[in-house]
Amino acid sequence: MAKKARKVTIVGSGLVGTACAYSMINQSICDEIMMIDRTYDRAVAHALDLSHCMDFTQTRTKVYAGRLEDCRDMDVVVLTAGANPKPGQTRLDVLGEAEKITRDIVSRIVDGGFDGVFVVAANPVDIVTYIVREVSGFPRNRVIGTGTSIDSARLKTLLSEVFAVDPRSVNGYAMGEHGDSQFVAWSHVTIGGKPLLHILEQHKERFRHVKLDEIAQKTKDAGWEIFTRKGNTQFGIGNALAYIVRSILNDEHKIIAVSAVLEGEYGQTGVCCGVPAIIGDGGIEELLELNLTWEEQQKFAHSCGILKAAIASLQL
Ligand SMILES: NC(=O)C1=CN([C@@H]2O[C@H](COP(=O)(O)OP(=O)(O)OC[C@H]3O[C@@H](n4cnc5c(N)ncnc54)[C@H](O)[C@@H]3O)[C@@H](O)[C@H]2O)C=CC1
Ligand SMILES: CC(=O)C(=O)O
Repeated sequence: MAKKARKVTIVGSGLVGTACAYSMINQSICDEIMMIDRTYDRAVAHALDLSHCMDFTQTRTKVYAGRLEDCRDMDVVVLTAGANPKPGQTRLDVLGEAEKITRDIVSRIVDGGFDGVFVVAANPVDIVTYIVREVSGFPRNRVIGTGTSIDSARLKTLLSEVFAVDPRSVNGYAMGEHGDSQFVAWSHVTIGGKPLLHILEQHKERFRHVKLDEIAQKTKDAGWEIFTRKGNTQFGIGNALAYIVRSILNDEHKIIAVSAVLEGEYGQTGVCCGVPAIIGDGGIEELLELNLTWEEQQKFAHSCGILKAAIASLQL
């Protein structure tokens, strides 16, 4: 019986796009990957290089270069083409350039007949996700930003070191902007199913050195810590993208902190930001509305306010 090939396009064959492709190949996430770049030869070269992985992987993933107009049959388009902030800039500082690039790319992909799910990593990711939704006209479930998925992974890694447990035994989310106004929803962080705040209360002496504000700050600064040393981040986000795409293609219903268009959730509309959501073959199957504390609600509203101000500056 013929099986339908699972096809993914990656727009932007730079560090993030190629890390994502490499991760998907090694995890056998899809059958075909089409690499696209403004510099066509770069996409061709990476496609060739990646296709030589195949003798050493579990399954074959066909990798080739293509163009924006060729995305009609794709299940997922991953957007990594964008501008990187320079030292001293925030992610929001590259919005002008990101807006131009994103508008052009998305309109050409949609005009070419693409009707699948967009997964966005390009920064500032929450605003770029918003732009993709506006330009594509797709329903909100089919436009997903990586949001605070990477920040949540960074949080779990930090907590796993403090509490000497596997990061996958930690559950919890950084929420809001993938940027400086993000916050950790401490009221919903659990370790082995036990609320972190209860653990700290029960074992005051043992964990008196644990400072939640410092961990939240380190979570927020983790990207910059890498950036100042090597000028980019790629592997964590490459895996985050692959994880989201896998949950879509396999209809896994993983709960991931992604950037989603809010339509009344958490009292917010007209903005995209990081919230936990169930990801399946329809894209965002459901947004989870956590019962945040009053202080967390204030932080969420503050983060949305910053993103809304940036959205107001767009040409849309
Ligand atoms: N959301 C997140 O957590 C993260 C987001 N990023 C963002 O991902 C984006 C990509 O980062 P890198 O891969 O490190 O940058 P990069 O500069 O290595 O790659 C970007 C690629 O996009 C291509 N490109 C630019 N404009 C294009 C267009 N109009 N059409 C097709 N291709 C185009 C460039 O030629 C380049 O090959 C940046 O916006 C960066 O800030 C990076 C890391 C984490
Ligand atoms: C670059 C970026 O957004 C990050 O690694 O967090």
